[in-house]
Amino acid sequence: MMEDKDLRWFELGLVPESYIVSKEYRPENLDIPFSDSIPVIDLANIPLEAILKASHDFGFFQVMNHGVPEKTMNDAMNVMKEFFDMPWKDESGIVPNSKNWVYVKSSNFAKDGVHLWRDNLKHPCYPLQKCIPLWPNNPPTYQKVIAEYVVEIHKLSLKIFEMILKGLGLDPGYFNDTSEVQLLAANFYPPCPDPSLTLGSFPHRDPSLITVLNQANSTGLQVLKNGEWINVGVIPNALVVNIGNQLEIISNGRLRSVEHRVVTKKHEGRRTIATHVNPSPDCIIEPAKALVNESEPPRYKAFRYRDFVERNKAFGDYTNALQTVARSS
Ligand SMILES: O=C(O)CCC(=O)C(=O)O
Ligand SMILES: [Fe+2]
Repeated sequence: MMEDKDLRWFELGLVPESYIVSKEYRPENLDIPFSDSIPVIDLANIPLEAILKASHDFGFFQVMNHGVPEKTMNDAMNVMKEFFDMPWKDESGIVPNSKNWVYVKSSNFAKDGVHLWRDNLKHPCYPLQKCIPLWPNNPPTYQKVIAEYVVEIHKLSLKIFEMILKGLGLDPGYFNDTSEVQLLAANFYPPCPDPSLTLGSFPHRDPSLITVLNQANSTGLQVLKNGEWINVGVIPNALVVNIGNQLEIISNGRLRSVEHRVVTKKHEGRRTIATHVNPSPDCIIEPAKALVNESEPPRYKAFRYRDFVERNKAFGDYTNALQTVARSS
């Protein structure tokens, strides 16, 4: 038995009051069946139609035969586990941003007075070579392992974009140079004594083109479908893909950016790596010209992605710090 002083913030045996989310956000029903989950798509079949349909109906799908080696996925997850399990001496919990990464330990960060049931690490990934040396260097293999992971995820995202562009009838070069993996967000959601009171992540839509999520065979992610939360099931070695706001706009609403949240579980933790594939900061985002006409007028106004990010604090409370590298490129 560990002594009290060694207990981590989630090991207190009860939910501290500051972690109890307001009633409107509390997960009411944690026994939702897994049967009606998001579509699972085999990328080996060049499934243009299936991707478009899932992106429209759910905004989410899982991909198999995605080309990201299993070892790369597992290595990345293992190095993240080591990172999150390190004892942190810095009791502020929020590591200064001089290195362009932001580590937010749940116990030290409350948004509007409420703590989420998770520890979170975020850093920019673009331009990759410039970013790598600024990432955490403990565990010592972090930079190498995560760089390999980001390169593979980028390849996958290009594959998915190619299919989406073909499916929508857009120029295959539409995303040339404007669709990098720009932000990585890793999470550790520990087991929680009372999941009905807490959340791992508030309901939100992603400010990306697409997000690729490695959920390491754990559950907890829920997607809003027809006003009800549905669970995202576990498919071994699959990756979860979701459509972000920016792609919804480019597609003039044909693909949808859908609300999702993370619920906690009593006996299991959840570890995830989300890679947000975002437009370049100077990119102008607007409905693709080829998709608008008199009968389908543009449903969104044009804007510069950088302005969107700044205005909406799209990368969370540390958006400015996280943007610095990309900005100085
Ligand atoms: O960790 C998860 O399961 C979800 C993460 C997520 O929604 C995000 O990073 O935008
Ligand atoms: Fe998200």
